[in-house]
Amino acid sequence: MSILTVASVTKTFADVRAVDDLSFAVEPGEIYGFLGGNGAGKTTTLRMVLDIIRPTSGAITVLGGSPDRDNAAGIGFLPEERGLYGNMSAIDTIVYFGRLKGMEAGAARSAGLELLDRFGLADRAKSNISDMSKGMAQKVQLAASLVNRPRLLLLDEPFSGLDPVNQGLLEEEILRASRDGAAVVFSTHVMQHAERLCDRLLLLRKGQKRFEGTLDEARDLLPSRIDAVAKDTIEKVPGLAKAKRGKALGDGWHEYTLTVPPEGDAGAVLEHCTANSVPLRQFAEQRASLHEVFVQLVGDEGVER
Ligand SMILES: Nc1ncnc2c1ncn2[C@@H]1O[C@H](COP(=O)(O)OP(=O)(O)OP(=O)(O)O)[C@@H](O)[C@H]1O
Repeated sequence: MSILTVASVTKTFADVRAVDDLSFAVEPGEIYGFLGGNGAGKTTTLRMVLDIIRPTSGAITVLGGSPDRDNAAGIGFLPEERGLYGNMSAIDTIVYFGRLKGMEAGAARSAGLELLDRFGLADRAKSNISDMSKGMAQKVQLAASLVNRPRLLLLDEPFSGLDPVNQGLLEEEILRASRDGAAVVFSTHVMQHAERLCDRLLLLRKGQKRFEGTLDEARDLLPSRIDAVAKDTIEKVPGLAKAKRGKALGDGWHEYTLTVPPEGDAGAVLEHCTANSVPLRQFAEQRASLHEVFVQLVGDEGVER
């Protein structure tokens, strides 16, 4: 059974269609990337899953039921707008969130201390949030979203504001939650995290789904490039959309940039060259990056590599 199902959901605010007939489902253990430029509808979708706002039409199923307080115990959420009570300590904050999710105080406290330890904040458990750096406070908030070992973990732009070391730590936590069987949905503008982590991706533009699938499927949407060193016989090899000759290297050898169309296969091009003794000194396939796919499908507004 899917942990989260969004079926033909639309949300309009006055004349803005923030989410437009969106459907997708997320399975246990899956890491699902929510990608889209500014205003694409990512936060609005997450808020509907959390029952903070209601869809204008369509249906959402969370942990087998409709989104409401009853399934709060199974959900962890890291909002985009981070906010904690400054005069509460780190551990009290985490216990507070655990209690909101229906945990016993003692269980929340020991889970919270374990998380703080894992996040390198064991000695700051009693520090007030207001005395912590922004990154530290963000880790406390992450701990608060994980304290109840959620079956559905929703993270809205979780990497923003974290330094590279803590971004690595967050990646580990996402992988750990998925290994434990949780479905993890996170939104991001940063393609590298999505490339490294996601089992599947959803690309949104103006509230509409532009693509859903694996990273490989996303890359297959664009032509791939082959950097080769070959003689001019390469130009006649079948399966190439283009063969652009570059620098001459002597004795008839040239650098080439070869383009294989999206439906093509660089492996088949190489096999043809080998079977037909087409002279080749170098053959390196460069597949389209997720960044290139993203720019092609949704434009380059608000996207980072
Ligand atoms: N409460 C609201 N009232 C009116 N319009 C809203 C409201 N919430 C969101 N919108 C509009 O809905 C659209 C989608 O916004 P949303 O915050 O979901 O995008 P997003 O993909 O999360 O963007 P970002 O990456 O910038 O956070 C935007 O045009 C936004 O202005």
